[in-house]
Amino acid sequence: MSDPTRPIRTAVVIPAAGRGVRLGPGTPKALRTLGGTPMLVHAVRAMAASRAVSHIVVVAPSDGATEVDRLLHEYPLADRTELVVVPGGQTRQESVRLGLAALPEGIDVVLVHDAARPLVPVDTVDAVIAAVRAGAPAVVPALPLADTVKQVEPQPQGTPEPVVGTPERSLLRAVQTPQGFDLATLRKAHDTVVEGEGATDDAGLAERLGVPVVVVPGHEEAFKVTRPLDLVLAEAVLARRRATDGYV
Ligand SMILES: Nc1ccn([C@@H]2O[C@H](COP(=O)(O)OP(=O)(O)OP(=O)(O)O)[C@@H](O)[C@H]2O)c(=O)n1
Ligand SMILES: C[C@](O)(CO)[C@H](O)COP(=O)(O)O
Repeated sequence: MSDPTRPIRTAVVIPAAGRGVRLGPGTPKALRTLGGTPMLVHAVRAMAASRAVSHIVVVAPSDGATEVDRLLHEYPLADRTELVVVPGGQTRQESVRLGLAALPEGIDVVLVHDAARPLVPVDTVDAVIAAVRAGAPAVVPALPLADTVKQVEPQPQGTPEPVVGTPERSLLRAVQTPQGFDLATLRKAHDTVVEGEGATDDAGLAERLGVPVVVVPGHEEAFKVTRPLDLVLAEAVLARRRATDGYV
């Protein structure tokens, strides 16, 4: 029988094993610097800033886990947070699954957070954790869209794509990370849904099992560094924080 007096334990898996092809050639994306500090270090600090987080598993490029481990130990965290680094996989889904396998016993709530979203504010992290702790099995932070969205019929490159519809924008949300889950729910989703079924986020795997997913407000600064212009924005946000908030 579970002990209702045992504190809820929350861990984070940070997939950081991607190459960053859309950012262009160079160092793997998570290790590129923002304001002189690797993007991954910003992401780890963003998670460790939540007092609820006791464990962090970083999923590193499979050929670079030892170097990533060494690098992260150059940037110590508060004593309350344990950090481990494991090698990742060929896809984000595989990397997250490998991260989940490395969690210690006794974790109740897990967040999955892209290393590529290094500037998510701690209030967003805490809002996701609070919603899971309040009983939601799957929680995503998200924002309304600023652009109108068209559904198209894909064509070979160079051929204009016919529009087949315009979804009602007020019903759409752009989803961010960290996404939060009851650990048993996320493990089951990763064990059940096979790779290649089109889920581009962890909540998408849970949805395929019929698990209800709820949205909490995301944050503009939780954007994903995907293309070169995102790096320009990230540098600007970081510079503003350093000038006004004493952010390191
Ligand atoms: N095999 C992979 C692929 C992606 N990721 C991680 O998943 C997050 C979100 O992925 P994305 O931003 O798409 O990163 P990349 O896959 O690196 O980008 P690209 O598609 O441009 O190569 C990133 O933190 C990335 O490191 C991962 O851990 N393992
Ligand atoms: C998980 C995610 O960041 C939510 O928006 C996104 O789906 C990752 O997608 P990508 O194709 O790996 O960039």
